[in-house]
Amino acid sequence: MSTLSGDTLRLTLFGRSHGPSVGMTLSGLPAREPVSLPALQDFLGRRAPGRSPLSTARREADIPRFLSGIKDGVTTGEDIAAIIENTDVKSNDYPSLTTVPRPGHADYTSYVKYGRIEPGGGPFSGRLTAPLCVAGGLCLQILRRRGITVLSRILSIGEVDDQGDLTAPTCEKAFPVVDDAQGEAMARAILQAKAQGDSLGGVIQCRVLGLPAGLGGPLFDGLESRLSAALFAIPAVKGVDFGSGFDAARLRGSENNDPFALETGRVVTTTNHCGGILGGISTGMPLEIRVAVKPTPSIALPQRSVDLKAMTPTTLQITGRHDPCIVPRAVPCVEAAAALILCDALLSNGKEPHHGTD
Ligand SMILES: Cc1cc2nc3c(=O)[nH]c(=O)nc-3n(C[C@H](O)[C@H](O)[C@H](O)COP(=O)(O)O)c2cc1C
Ligand SMILES: C=C(O[C@@H]1CC(C(=O)O)=C[C@@H](OP(=O)(O)O)[C@H]1O)C(=O)O
Repeated sequence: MSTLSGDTLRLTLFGRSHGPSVGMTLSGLPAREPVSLPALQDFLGRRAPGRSPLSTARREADIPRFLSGIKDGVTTGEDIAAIIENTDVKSNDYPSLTTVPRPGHADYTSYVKYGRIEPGGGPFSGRLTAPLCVAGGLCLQILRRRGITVLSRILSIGEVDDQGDLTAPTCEKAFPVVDDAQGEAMARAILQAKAQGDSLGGVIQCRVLGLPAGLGGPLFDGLESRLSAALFAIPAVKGVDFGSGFDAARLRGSENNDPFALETGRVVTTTNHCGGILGGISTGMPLEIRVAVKPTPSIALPQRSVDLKAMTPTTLQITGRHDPCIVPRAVPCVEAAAALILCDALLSNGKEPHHGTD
């Protein structure tokens, strides 16, 4: 089990990839919030495995069964609990992996810490993002009703970049990019890497519109701190930045500072290098997040490893059903993680401990 505690919301994820189920409990959502289960199911379908040749062939329905917290289409104010069954498990795909860790996966650290390597990655699996998306999907609906929109797209895969600005949702597209021609080039690159027994990584852009100024707090309570913690919980995420992020390190203050201006009586900034966050608190400008996802560790090419029991070097040949690129299915996971933190910040606004001068 793994728990994320916000100021108002508390999310626990549980289960393992090759166990009977994965699931979540989410506490802190107010009562009487309408929930559209069809919209939630559409959202979960964007992450679900087995829907495209660009994904793992493991096919799961990913239909959550709610045990509590939602009744007659609204939240009850109680803890929300949901379970998703695992129905397409093939643990025989992992015969030699109980003592030989896959390079790049959590097998080695699982063995060091817990003394075992579980088939399918156990609790480390990307499968745990299914219940994350249940919680985040509910939060997205709450945010949307309050005028807050979370947009996202694949910014790059391997060496292929998307083109154009992210101004409209891409979630209706099978491949969530702005420029479909670039999307086709990305899909070709993924299939080529797969044919070579290899995998690709990439970058996801997430932009949040309509967020009021004043959410978050300093230091550990900052939106950057909280968002990063949730985003890094997505397996295979290796980088998160905000606004100009790492690129800001190459700019001068005069280039990186966002000048303030007035627009119909509202304070705005004329640029947004800070990504909509100053001092951990939202400025009211769009939130700009980029998330780097590493190439899938489980690849078909032979790799060097070590038999941890015999303590002998060995060569590993991984079989099984793996995503040749995690990025397309990680896009809704990024939206879910962001929505969870922003929903917590919104529901907690004004309720947090006072951070002013003593
Ligand atoms: C949606 C999703 C799908 C994933 N699919 C695979 C996969 O098919 N094969 C694999 O080896 N890793 C996959 N991963 C990544 C591993 O779970 C991850 O690399 C591993 O748990 C180690 O964690 P780390 O990369 O964060 O260190 C996936 C991750 C996500 C979020
Ligand atoms: C099942 C999902 O993705 C899995 C994530 C995963 C991993 O190592 O993270 C490895 C694969 O597991 P298996 O070998 O059991 O097919 C993916 O299919 C899912 O996302 O729902």
